[in-house]
Amino acid sequence: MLPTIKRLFGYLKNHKPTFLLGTGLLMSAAFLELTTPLLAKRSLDEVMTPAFQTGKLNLELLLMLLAAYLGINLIGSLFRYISILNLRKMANRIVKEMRDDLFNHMHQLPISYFDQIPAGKIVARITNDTEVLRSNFYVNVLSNMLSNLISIIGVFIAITLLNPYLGAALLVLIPILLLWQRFYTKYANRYNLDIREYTSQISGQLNEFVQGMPVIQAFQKEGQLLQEFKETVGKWHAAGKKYVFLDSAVAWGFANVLRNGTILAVIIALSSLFLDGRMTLSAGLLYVFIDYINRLFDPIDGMIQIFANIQQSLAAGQRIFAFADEPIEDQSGKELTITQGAVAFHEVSFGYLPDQEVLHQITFAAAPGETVALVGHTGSGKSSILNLLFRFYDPQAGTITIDGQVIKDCNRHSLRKDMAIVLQDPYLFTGTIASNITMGQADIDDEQVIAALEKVGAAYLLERYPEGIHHPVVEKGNEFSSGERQLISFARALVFDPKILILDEATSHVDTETEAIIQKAMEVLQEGRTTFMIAHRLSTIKEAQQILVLDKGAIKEQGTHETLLQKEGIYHQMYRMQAEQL
Ligand SMILES: Nc1ncnc2c1ncn2[C@@H]1O[C@H](COP(=O)(O)OP(=O)(O)OP(=O)(O)O)[C@@H](O)[C@H]1O
Repeated sequence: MLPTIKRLFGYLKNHKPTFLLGTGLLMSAAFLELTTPLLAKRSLDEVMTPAFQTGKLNLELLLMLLAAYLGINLIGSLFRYISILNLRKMANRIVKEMRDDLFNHMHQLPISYFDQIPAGKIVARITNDTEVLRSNFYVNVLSNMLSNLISIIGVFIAITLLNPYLGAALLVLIPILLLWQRFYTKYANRYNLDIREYTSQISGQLNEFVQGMPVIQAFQKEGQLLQEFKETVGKWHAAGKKYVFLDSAVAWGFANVLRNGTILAVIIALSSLFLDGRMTLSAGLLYVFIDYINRLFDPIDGMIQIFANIQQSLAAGQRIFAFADEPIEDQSGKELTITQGAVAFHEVSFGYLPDQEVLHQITFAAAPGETVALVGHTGSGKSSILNLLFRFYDPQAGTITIDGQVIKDCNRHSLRKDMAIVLQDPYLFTGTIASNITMGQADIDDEQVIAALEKVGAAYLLERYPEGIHHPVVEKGNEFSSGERQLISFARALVFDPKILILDEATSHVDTETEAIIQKAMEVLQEGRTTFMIAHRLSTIKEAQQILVLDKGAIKEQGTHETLLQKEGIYHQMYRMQAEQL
């Protein structure tokens, strides 16, 4: 808990002047406003009461007191305005910094992290949890806590100065308030945690539904998923209802009962002391006590809410910092320089989980410029081999070398710098066709982009749009067919001119005409680079210099298309089956 608070305060470091100005002004406003009941008391006792008794109104004093009253309230309001404005601006800036930090951290995390955490939960941390901190901690807690404390302590001091017995009697409120606060915080915290958890689940489910909408609709699962979604929203609603009930009952209902009860008790106590002749009581004094007690309860209410806000902020802060503390991908190691693109796997064994090996003793070598095709049934380990080559994961045994350098000893940035990947269903980012090809790299100009598109046979795409390569891409590039997305990814790979290229099932989803274009584009792409290709259509890898046939994580056959056919083994069988299907 303490480290979280420390880290939350740590974000104030860059905003010290704003924070000090904001809180200083708020405290000054709270202090100034405490003097106004005394002005009201003077006007009642020194102007109104004598006026009733003598019929003479001391207009000068009344106007002076009124002016002071108005002036103090105006200055107080101005202080509050400037302070809140500054603190809110500061809160926005802090949350922006926090989101930048989290985003920056997120893209340095190892791929394995994203295997375990649903995307929606990560989104919830960067958006919802930081928003909780903004509104609850950096606005409510920081701005109100100090001014409320000043108000509470100030009122206690003022009442004690006016009447020490009353001041002492009011101390009874402290244990009641502490109990009240504990009760409220305990339940509010529980409901709040539920609310946050269900919010995170809702965002996770929504994310999945949006991503999987075509499958959901194709399988007509809308009803079932709607039911699941309704259940989660129902739980969120139930927790919210409990919280609202508790909040109104405890924070408002109980506060008012306690406030009115205290005022009544004070009036009774003062009246009996007055009637017994043990104290003098003026209208002004009675007013000032009632006013102060009223003023005591507003910040007390505020403090109780603040404790709940602190709990929520701590919960959000813990989640955010747990994410921020996730170890990032290690970038240490020597610089790897790929000059030729010779790749070798030597007795590599690997499992995503240490006790579940998915690759067993993989050994092969790819000469520079060679095309190596990986084939095998689904789950046989093709993608896993490429995941190791990219160092998304490290093998538990064996070594992988590129141009004779063991990649485990080299830093990942330098390794990936000269490698490119084209996925089966390429992901296009919101932006333009050009930005998807350059990936924001400023030194790649429009001419290079157009030349790359022409080389991969995708120049026809540009004729379709008046803006050419600056045609906007929205929503993962859904406007483009999967073949077109692949061509754009090919152009992306081409402008980066990698030494090693990975093509993941590049031709499994497209029509024959597009397949021909893609086949041609792949030939262009493969020129002069070592290429690893996963292809389900065996017809597309006939030209590969080497084919690795994988089965249950092991290389069962290895050779060229012709030698493997002659062998009449697994490859031959797969090839025959595919030929029969055509
Ligand atoms: N992130 C992961 N975490 C745990 N296990 C995984 C992960 N990715 C893959 N696996 C497992 O590793 C094995 C090999 O999977 P891999 O994706 O390499 O196969 P593949 O040959 O590429 O299959 P496909 O042709 O279907 O893409 C499978 O049993 C799979 O369930």
